[in-house]
Amino acid sequence: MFKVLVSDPISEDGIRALLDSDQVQVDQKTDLSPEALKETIPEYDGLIVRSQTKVTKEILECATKLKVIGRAGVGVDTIDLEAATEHGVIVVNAPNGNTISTCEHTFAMLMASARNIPQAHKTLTEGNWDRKTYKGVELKGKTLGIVGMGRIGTEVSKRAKAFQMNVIGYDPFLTEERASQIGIQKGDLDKIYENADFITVHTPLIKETHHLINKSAFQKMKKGVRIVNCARGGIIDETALLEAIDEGIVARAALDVFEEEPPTDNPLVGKPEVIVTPHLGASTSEAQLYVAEDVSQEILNILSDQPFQNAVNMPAVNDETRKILEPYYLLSEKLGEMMIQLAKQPPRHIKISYAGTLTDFNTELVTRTFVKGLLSHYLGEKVNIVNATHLAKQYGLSYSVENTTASLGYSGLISVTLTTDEGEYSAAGTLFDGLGPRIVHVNQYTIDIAPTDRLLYIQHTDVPGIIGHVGSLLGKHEINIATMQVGRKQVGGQAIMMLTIDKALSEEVLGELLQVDHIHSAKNIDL
Ligand SMILES: NC(=O)c1ccc[n+]([C@@H]2O[C@H](COP(=O)([O-])OP(=O)(O)OC[C@H]3O[C@@H](n4cnc5c(N)ncnc54)[C@H](O)[C@@H]3O)[C@@H](O)[C@H]2O)c1
Ligand SMILES: O=C(O)CC[C@@H](O)C(=O)O
Repeated sequence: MFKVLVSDPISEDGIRALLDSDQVQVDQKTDLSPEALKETIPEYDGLIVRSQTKVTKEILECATKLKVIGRAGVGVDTIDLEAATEHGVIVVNAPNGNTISTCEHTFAMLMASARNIPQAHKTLTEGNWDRKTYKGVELKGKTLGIVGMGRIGTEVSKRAKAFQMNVIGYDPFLTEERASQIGIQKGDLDKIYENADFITVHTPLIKETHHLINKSAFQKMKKGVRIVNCARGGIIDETALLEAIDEGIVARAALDVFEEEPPTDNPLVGKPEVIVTPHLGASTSEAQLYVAEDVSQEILNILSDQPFQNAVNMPAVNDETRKILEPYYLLSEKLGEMMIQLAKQPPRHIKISYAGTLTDFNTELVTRTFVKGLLSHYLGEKVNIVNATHLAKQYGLSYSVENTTASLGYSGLISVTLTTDEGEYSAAGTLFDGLGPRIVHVNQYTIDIAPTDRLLYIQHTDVPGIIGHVGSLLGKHEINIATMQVGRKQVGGQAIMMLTIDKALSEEVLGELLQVDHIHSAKNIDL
């Protein structure tokens, strides 16, 4: 039975799939302090949060069983992603469920700022009938600048079109073609600042977007511009915004999000030109139902080892690709385990080449599985496909991946080279129809062996009688040989022998093997 903790208020209907599952016990504890969360988190396999719970490094360090964090929303800036990845915890979000609600909230803020609705409401409820102060502006014919043309930005642009606004969108991924499909102009920040009567931001808060709208940006804007932020506090520099209002550059600002939430002593809150809401963009019954449904389903999928879509620290693989690649996961993991045991020095670099049909797919999970196999031989269970490449980096182990045409006649081939300080080790594997994974090259010798539990790897000189010596020595020690493969590059030259055996050789038996003339090395390989 898996245990899932819901630590923020989440729609109960939305988590119905989890509540009804007989594989999962759900605990809803929405008032835990960080200390209490640290104490309770070790019990849980899954955690569902909105933006209230801060999933910090310290909490993740205590989360010894945790496999997945579900963010019922888009922004994952409240989760220490690096620490989650390091601890092998998959983080999934619900990127689509609150798009429309946030877009509609943005539009409500835009219209409220055009017509001074909250200010007018306030004065009237205070007993004043003031029609002069609150004269507004029309949206029709005005220019709206949208910074960030992702899901929400795009929906906002559609609604702005319906209001007959001119829209200029800026996004590093916005092409001319897409802009013209949506019916907007593609611009850059300067074009927006120069032309926009309204500006709305819809980017994530990342290093590049922190204080994107700053003092110098405000200096370039049209006097009387109205600005909306329903994305993240910190995209707009609040100090610069305050100055820009005081200087008469910004006529109105509408903010749903703040650099510090809840805002304390924030001079923007209460300023007559500023409309504020307490991070309500996604707060509708519909959005909360959708995001809770989406993360619940993802958590169920992850806990039951089914495909999932919205991991932010893992690549998504569709069902069809997964079916094709799944057998290669086993092969690549075994290749990784084998190669780390073949290497005599610590690896510095891994080069993975994919050939044949594998080049048609996103093989990132195959790569991660290889790295997992390689690291887990020494690091054990703490390595998984979420943290494998991250851990590799921590150990100074770099990797590169390429697609090649050198499939050597196999339908799909994975070739790997490990570079160490004293030389390279290579191996390649493929899938044989009906036979499953096969290792077909080791250190440039051609062989054909299934990567089963226990292998014996011998390097020797190609002379008559070696196979017999090995066979009788293992027989003497009652070690059964299931299969044996010999690979050589030329007659009488260096050769390798790979055996599938039923039990590992003891140090003594390995020592005896090394006494045999022309045998240079012998090694148990545990897979
Ligand atoms: N107020 C709320 O309650 C609420 C609700 C949902 C989402 N959000 C926030 O809204 C924002 C947008 O969400 P979304 O679902 O549209 O995300 P999205 O990922 O679909 O879109 C974000 C877009 O920003 C673009 N971008 C990144 N850096 C940029 C830059 N420097 N300049 C211009 N564009 C840049 C990206 O290319 C992307 O297209 C996020 O910050 C999200 O957390 C807030
Ligand atoms: O949980 C919320 O209400 C906020 C969600 C929103 O900020 C998001 O990024 O999805």
